[in-house]
Amino acid sequence: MKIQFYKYQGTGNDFVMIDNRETIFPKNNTNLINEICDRRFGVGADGLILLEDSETTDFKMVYFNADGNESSMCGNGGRCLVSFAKQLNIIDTKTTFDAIDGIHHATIENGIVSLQMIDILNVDNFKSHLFLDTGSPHHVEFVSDVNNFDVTNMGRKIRNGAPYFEIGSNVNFAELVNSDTIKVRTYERGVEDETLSCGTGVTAVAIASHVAKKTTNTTINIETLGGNLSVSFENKNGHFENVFLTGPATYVFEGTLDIK
Ligand SMILES: N[C@@H](CCC[C@H](N)C(=O)O)C(=O)O
Repeated sequence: MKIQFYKYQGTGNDFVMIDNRETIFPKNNTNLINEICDRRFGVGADGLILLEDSETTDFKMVYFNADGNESSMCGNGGRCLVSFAKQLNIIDTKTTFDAIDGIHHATIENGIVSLQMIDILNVDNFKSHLFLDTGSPHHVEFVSDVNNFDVTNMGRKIRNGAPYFEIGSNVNFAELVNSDTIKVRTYERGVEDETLSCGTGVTAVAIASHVAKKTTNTTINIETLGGNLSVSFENKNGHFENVFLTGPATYVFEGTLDIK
């Protein structure tokens, strides 16, 4: 069977996109998704995303990590899917779509996608780190020299250790550049490596920086290895609402998968 795929990236977090409105893709085949995402034997990507029909919104997002398992929300993937939906003429400049963590609103203009993330009602603020769920679970640690930090090994250790173990967490290391800019590097669960950017991760860092009183700003520029993002939110007595993740989401190439 031949299936058309489209490759997208959002600040270097890259995804294989498939239009699955006719439910052609064998989504329970974990090995197949893992092979498609493999950087040597496949197309190569941090994740695979299916665009499916929704009864109540413009479309539905189904997200798989590169390991082939369906996972929780992907912020950069959601932004790329909005760009893909525009390419397919499903939407124009505004959309509402379904994802695993609920309904998302988004806008797209000149390749820049602004995606509303879930409200965040709880942030755990520990001595050495913070933990919060922005659609996916995120451990956040502030460090002094993030450029030279061993993200892969430290991230892997934290992701697999207490209290996360098998379920795991994504792990973000952040450095405050000034009151409105933060550099972030993320170890991603399900990719089991550092990625160039993580949308739910930078959202978690922006809110964590506010809770940890690193900044009072509610619009924060984020520098990742793959480019710049912006996160804005309203703080309503410790409840974070109107959380928006904004940045580029770009078509890279397309091709045909030959599925045996
Ligand atoms: N790259 C993502 C996060 C994807 C989900 C994550 N790997 C997990 O399993 O929690 C993003 O941009 O948010």
